[in-house]
Amino acid sequence: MKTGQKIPATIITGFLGAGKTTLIRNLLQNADGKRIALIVNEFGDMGFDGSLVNGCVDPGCAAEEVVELTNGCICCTVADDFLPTMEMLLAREAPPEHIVIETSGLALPQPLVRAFSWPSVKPKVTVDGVVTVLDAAALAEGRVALDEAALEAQRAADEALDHESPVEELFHDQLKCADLVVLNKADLVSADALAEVQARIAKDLRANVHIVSSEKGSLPIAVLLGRGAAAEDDMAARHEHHHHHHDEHDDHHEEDDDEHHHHDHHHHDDFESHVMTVPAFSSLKDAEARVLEAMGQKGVLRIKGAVAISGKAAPAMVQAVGPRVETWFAAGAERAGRLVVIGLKGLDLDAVSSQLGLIGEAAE
Ligand SMILES: Nc1nc2c(ncn2[C@@H]2O[C@H](COP(=O)(O)OP(=O)(O)OP(=O)(O)O)[C@@H](O)[C@H]2O)c(=O)[nH]1
Repeated sequence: MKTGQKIPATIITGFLGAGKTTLIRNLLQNADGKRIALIVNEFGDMGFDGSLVNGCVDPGCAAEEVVELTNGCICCTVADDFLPTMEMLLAREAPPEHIVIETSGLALPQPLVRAFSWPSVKPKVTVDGVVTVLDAAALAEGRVALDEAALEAQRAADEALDHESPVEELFHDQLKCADLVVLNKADLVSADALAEVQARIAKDLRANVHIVSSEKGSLPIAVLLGRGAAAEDDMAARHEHHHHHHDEHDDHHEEDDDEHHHHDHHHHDDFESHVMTVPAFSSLKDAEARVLEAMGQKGVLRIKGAVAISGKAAPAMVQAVGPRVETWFAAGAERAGRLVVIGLKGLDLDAVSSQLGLIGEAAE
């Protein structure tokens, strides 16, 4: 990364089935050699977008890296899922030139944009723009998504979401945060219907936010990327109805109904994360045992990354959350030997690194 230059990140939001994945697929195929990392925020077991994630063997696809966030609600898991993922991308020798993040069909963009103000991310990345993808056909019929029942099912399946907010409020929040609105599936509606929807949507947007229509999300990369919105510095204007309540963080905001104060909602300094270089482990079992021990240190919430196992060509991926440590070999994964440790501020990094560092001495 050039010094002083932030990596732009584009957030693609929109309800289930609006065409986000289709749009991203298009974008990646027309990326003109730009190194793009894709972060997908999906509901783990529903796996809507698995095909894309696994499908990037496509030689035309520019995705350098596809990372799936495992938890449905970015707002609730920012510290132990989103931030480490970002930090891992930023720690690469050749960091991506652009980061594209697809939110799941109900994850609102505001909490995600706010995450870019975290101290470890803010100096390095900026939100280039929030692109809200809409289903023109559904809107023309007076619905926010073509299959509202599926939308409700998705919502019911995610315990992290506030089930009380009407879906229209979520919709307005997606509009209010947009830097660009894509009215997709234009092929399915008449020109008149498209114009009517466009006029209706325009009323809910901030000033100077454009609406473009598309078929299959096919838009020039220059329209989608490079907007330079710096959305994270502009949260007050991106008002939100919808707001999650978290037991441990909400005490002083519980009764606060003023949307404009919500950007103070999380206590960002409560967490810290570190990228650590670790030597090779002697076996997967050994790696698991050591990581589990390190996880036992007070304040450690999460450890993830790729490590080397002596005698094995493929690096092993490590994912540890709470008492659960998973490891698996991943052929083709690069840069083995790095783990991201995330925890509460003040965690005993020395203790953690000595636990992890003891491992593969003999194997180096
Ligand atoms: N006719 C038509 N179909 C489209 C268009 N764009 C996407 N589709 C179809 O709409 C369906 C949903 O598209 P996706 O790209 O998967 O939508 P998504 O927003 O990523 O949905 P989730 O990932 O499930 O939240 C797919 O069957 C697409 O082929 C379009 O412009 N016109």
